[in-house]
Amino acid sequence: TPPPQNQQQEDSPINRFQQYLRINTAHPNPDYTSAVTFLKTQAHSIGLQTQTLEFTPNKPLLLVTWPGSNPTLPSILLNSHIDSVPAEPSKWSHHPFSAVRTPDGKIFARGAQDDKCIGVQYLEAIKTLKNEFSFEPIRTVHISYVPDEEIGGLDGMAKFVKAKEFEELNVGFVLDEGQASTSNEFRVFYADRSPWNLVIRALGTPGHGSRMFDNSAMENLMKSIEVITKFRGNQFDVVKAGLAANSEVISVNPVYLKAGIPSPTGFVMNMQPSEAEAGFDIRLTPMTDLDLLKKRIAEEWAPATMNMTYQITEKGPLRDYMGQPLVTPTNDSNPWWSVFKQAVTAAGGKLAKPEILPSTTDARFMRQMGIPSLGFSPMKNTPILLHDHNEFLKDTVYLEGIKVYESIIKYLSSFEEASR
Ligand code: MET
Ligand SMILES: [Zn+2]
Ligand SMILES: [Zn+2]
Repeated sequence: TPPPQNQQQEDSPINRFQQYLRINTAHPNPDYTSAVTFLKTQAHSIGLQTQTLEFTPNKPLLLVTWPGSNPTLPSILLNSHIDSVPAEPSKWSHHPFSAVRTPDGKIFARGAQDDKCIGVQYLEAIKTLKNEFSFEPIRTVHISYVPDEEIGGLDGMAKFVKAKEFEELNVGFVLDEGQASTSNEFRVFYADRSPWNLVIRALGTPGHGSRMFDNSAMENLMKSIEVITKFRGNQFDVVKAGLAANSEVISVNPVYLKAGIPSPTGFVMNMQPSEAEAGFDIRLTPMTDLDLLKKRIAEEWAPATMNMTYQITEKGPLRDYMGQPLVTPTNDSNPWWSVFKQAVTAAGGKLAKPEILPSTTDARFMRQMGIPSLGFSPMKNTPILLHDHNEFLKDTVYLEGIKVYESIIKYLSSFEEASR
């Protein structure tokens, strides 16, 4: 549990952000109930409608709606996920669920960048537009707060996009999370890389720890890891040579190793095991040749000739319903793109060249449905700390982000021409 709070408790945008951050929605036991209660209360205080959907028991999805004057036009959907990855408090300078603001304005918390900031910024922006500027949207604006994004979204956004409740929203354009920018320009993402979880297993000859023989499970696994490491190095070399961005190559990173015969004090040291296993996080670009990579895994990374087996788990869609890569155009063919760009410019912001996101978001499920979706989290001059220790966001950056969303929501919701 986080230490007691003795920071100021006034009702302000920063304080509301801190309150949301203090709700522990980290896996493996995210407190979705408290988060939904908090967000619902905020939405109601602004005068917005809410609906809680539960496609999976105890995994609520909150839908907030600001009705537009022309409900026949496709709506705008602003998405964020409620859950976070875990945090190890002992490795943080401040408790990850205390949301402490340091004298230089940094708010430390798991989720500060990924992605609780945007969740409350959406609400703050609407609050100002609605209650201070009496702005009335033409298109309906929805906010979705979804569970389980960090574990693949199968019980969250994946179910939502297939539900009649989603169809009824008639969504024309989606904004989802992006990543922080270390420069003075905001980053925007037109595609994600998609994850494959790869597990490779080696079987081999067991034997005495002192013996030298061929074809042990460990030897086979290590040879395979060498091949994978070489592939990883080649991909990384392309990046290091400046020929591609990180997100434009395939990443493959080992995330666990499992082998050995357990003993009460650790592992048996004088036995060579007959099984060994390794897990990899692979991220594919939208253009990756899937068959080619599968062939490489079968023939080079886990060859049956070396007593290896493998399992690929695809975490979500890789192609849309037309069989096309999940990419949202950022050119004149997509009218939403120009409106979005104008809105950021009008707020005094500069946009960097659109990128592929190195990681993965729920936007892929909406792109799969053919809905144009951009990834955007208005954080500039900010180190990229998602999933890292000491994740923080500066108060000034957070507040400026609200202003940017005010402009974006105003522009998108008053844009009448485009259908989809
Ligand atoms: C496994 S789906 C994606 C989860 C998370 N957003 C990531 O990029 O790692
Ligand atoms: Zn995220
Ligand atoms: Zn994340």
